[in-house]
Amino acid sequence: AETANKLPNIKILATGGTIAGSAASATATTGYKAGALGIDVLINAVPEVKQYANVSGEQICSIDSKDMTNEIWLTLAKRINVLLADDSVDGIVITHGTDTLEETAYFLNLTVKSNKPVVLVGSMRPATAISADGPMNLLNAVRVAANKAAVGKGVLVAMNDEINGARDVTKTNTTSVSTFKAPELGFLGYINDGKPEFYRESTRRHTADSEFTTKNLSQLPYVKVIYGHADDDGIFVDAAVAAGAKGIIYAGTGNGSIHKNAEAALAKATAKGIVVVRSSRVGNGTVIDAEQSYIDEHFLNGDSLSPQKARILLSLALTKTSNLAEIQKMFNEY
Ligand SMILES: NC(=O)C[C@H](N)C(=O)O
Repeated sequence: AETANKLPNIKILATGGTIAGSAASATATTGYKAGALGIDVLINAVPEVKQYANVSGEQICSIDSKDMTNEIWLTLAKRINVLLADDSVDGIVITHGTDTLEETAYFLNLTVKSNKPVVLVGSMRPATAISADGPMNLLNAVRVAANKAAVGKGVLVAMNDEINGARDVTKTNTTSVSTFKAPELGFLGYINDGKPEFYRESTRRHTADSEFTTKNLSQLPYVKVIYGHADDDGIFVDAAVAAGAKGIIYAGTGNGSIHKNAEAALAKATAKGIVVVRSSRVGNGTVIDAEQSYIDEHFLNGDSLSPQKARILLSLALTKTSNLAEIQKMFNEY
């Protein structure tokens, strides 16, 4: 972008979260209001960002990310695609609550049509806390978004001095500042004393190489996640079918293993044309073919995606096709 100072132009899109959270006291780290502070307050708290980029803010919403919706994702993806199609925008930073940050990151990883950096950032302590982690995280996210090395890496998460890829990152601790990790596949790089350094990248398809688009979408197909457990009676499967689900992710107990009661209910669902994907509640490893009955009942394998990310991929897959072989191929590629 042509600007007098030659710094990259970075847009900061704010959605709320603890990074914009305000508590009654400086020692409070819970019981605060997430998303209370506007984007200008956050940017003004870190004037150092101006050494790395020309930044401007835009408020998309002001929510606790536990309340994230498909509708906000569609708004966000469409806005990002408009912004990144403009030569005067070099990268995007999104401030976001941490509870669903990994889901928004993966949704955008599949729907942003650009190689330019898109970096999500949040915090675990509210902005009003002693040792708030938000300001340094925001500065580092701008440093990553402004860095050429972040181009083409897919949507990134920059928190706690580490850079993670959208597909594999997950929140691993309910309260610690060191919560975002990719436990087995690993993070992509460090932010070493303010300098982003990449060591790895994902081999899976994303952003400019993704076939999914939000262009003419006003809503996403209805897909539910059902969590497997001992003594499952399958009633949530029946409830999802009755509610009109087009797809079901079953978070199975091991290698996508399903309680026989839930399996019987899911077999009835696939017979009605509902797409069932076996995922796992284990948190690591891939889901691969196990029982012959799962193959016979036309259940698909969720690869190494967490149930909450499998929901996103299946929703987007269903915007393109209901062919089971094609959907399985998507789970193998994204
Ligand atoms: N640390 C956080 O941001 C948690 C908050 N509940 C949110 O996701 O918005």
